[in-house]
Amino acid sequence: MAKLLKQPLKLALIQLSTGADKAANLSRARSKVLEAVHQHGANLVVLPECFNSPYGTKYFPKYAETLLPSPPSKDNIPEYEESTKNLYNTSLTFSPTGELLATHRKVHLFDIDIPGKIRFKESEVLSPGNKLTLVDIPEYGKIAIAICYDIRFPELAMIAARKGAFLLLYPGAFNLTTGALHWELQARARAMDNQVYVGLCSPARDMEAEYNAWGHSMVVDPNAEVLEQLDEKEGILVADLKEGIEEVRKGIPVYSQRRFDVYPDVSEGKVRWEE
Ligand SMILES: O=C(O)CCC(=O)C(=O)O
Repeated sequence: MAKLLKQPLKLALIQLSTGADKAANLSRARSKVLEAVHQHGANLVVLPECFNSPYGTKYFPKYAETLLPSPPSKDNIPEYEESTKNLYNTSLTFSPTGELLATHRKVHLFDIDIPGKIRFKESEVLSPGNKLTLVDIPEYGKIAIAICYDIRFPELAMIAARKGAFLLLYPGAFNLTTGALHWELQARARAMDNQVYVGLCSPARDMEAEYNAWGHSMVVDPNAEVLEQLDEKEGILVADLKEGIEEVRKGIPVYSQRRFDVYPDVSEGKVRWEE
């Protein structure tokens, strides 16, 4: 059987310090992407959720970008769609030559209310996406993209993995409450359930900001072990993704032990994909 990850891949997650100055955010992101590629030899580079903007519903309309006809910036941003006047939380995937390969709009909006700790309601300003996103990178294989709160819905991960993804990537911005509780747990759980690599890319923590991101960008391997992890400060995480998925699946063969005669396969039936 063909390997899911066709050759070793150097993955860089940029835990960016962001602030109120959009142009400064973009130029800092640019210099970190160049550093990841030229100094660390990264083949695939990820920026955090909404990296061009402070994280907060009141900021998204002002910082949003309109994508068509030509995308003005890279990776995960608030997006404004002119025809519908909708705003989305959107992650863009580009080839090294700048070709737009995929657009993932966050499917599950971050609406939570933990009394005394944190209330956040993305749906006050954002609209949800309505499809899953799998990107085929011919040299390496398939990767799945979803955004932050999307990680809490294991169906997305499971469907993508069953469709052949070797890596699940989540630009994200957990906070000090749910980050401490669930950030690593979610990453390791998605990796364990699906025996794939998982990457979570956060902004750096800024205690002066209204929203304090958890940081701790991490890459988890198909055995659900943390391969690399940053602390809360700005930094570039570089992880070498090698073969190993097939070996893990051979050792713990849940992939061939599923009982679809007892319960349905969530990857079958009605699943909406990137067109
Ligand atoms: O799921 C969480 O706890 C945090 C999610 C989040 O911060 C987001 O979706 O932006």
